[in-house]
Amino acid sequence: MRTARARHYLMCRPTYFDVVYSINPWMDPKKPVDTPLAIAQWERLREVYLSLGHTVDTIEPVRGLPDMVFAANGATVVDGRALVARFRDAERIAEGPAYHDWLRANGFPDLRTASVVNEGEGDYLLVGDVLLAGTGFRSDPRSHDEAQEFFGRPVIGLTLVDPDYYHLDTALTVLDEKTVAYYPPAFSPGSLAVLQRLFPDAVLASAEDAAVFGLNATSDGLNVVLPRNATALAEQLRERGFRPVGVDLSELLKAGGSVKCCTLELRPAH
Ligand SMILES: CN(C)C(=N)NCCC[C@H](N)C(=O)O
Repeated sequence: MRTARARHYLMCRPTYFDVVYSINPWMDPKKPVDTPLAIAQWERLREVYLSLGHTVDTIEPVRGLPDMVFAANGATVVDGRALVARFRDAERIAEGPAYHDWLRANGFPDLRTASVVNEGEGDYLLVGDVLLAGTGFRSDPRSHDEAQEFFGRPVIGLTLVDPDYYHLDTALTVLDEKTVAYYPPAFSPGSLAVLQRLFPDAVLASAEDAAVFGLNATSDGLNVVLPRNATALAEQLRERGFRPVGVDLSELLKAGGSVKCCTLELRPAH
């Protein structure tokens, strides 16, 4: 029997969302972006969270930071402590201080900005007591040691090898304290062996579902909010007793992000 646990999320309205530079293979500044549609799709995601009983805080978007909607990248927050992001790309660097200030002003005084590139929950995913940590494209592998020292939790490094899946949360999603879903070809052979050893019962996503960012999902232990085009993945989840909730974030996918990217989990101190 699966049970849902209410979550506390931080989101950023895509008021200034656009694709005006390219820092991942999904971003093509020549393709038009419909910002009002992006806002409507994001509002729907927020409503879905509220209807599932989650708390959603919002951070004020900043003009000139079109990727700020991807709140998951702003920090990693575990046990009420926040390790704030240090972005790889100049275009996103100013987001770090914005998330830092919001967290400090909103009940997370125990915080630090990462000293090397660390793109927050884009590359750091908590499963049970352990943090899975991606590297290969964005977060520096040295950030894994820093996170382990800061959080006092085991950090397991995983290397990503396909530029389309440049953050860990594009290739792996946490479904509950012990269960993950992932796309095997996104990982180096050694990292794949680690995942197989740790999660022998994992849900394995198809290339088609990975390509619509099906793994860029959030779960409360029962309800899994994911891109609605990931239909086969949704079926696999249903068979395992989860409740998939499909949403359409097609405009945000033009920047290489979807459900999880828009959602930073704020985990309280216990
Ligand atoms: C997985 N998460 C949080 C993300 N994948 N975030 C989306 C970041 C998109 C942005 N254009 C970038 O390339 O940084």
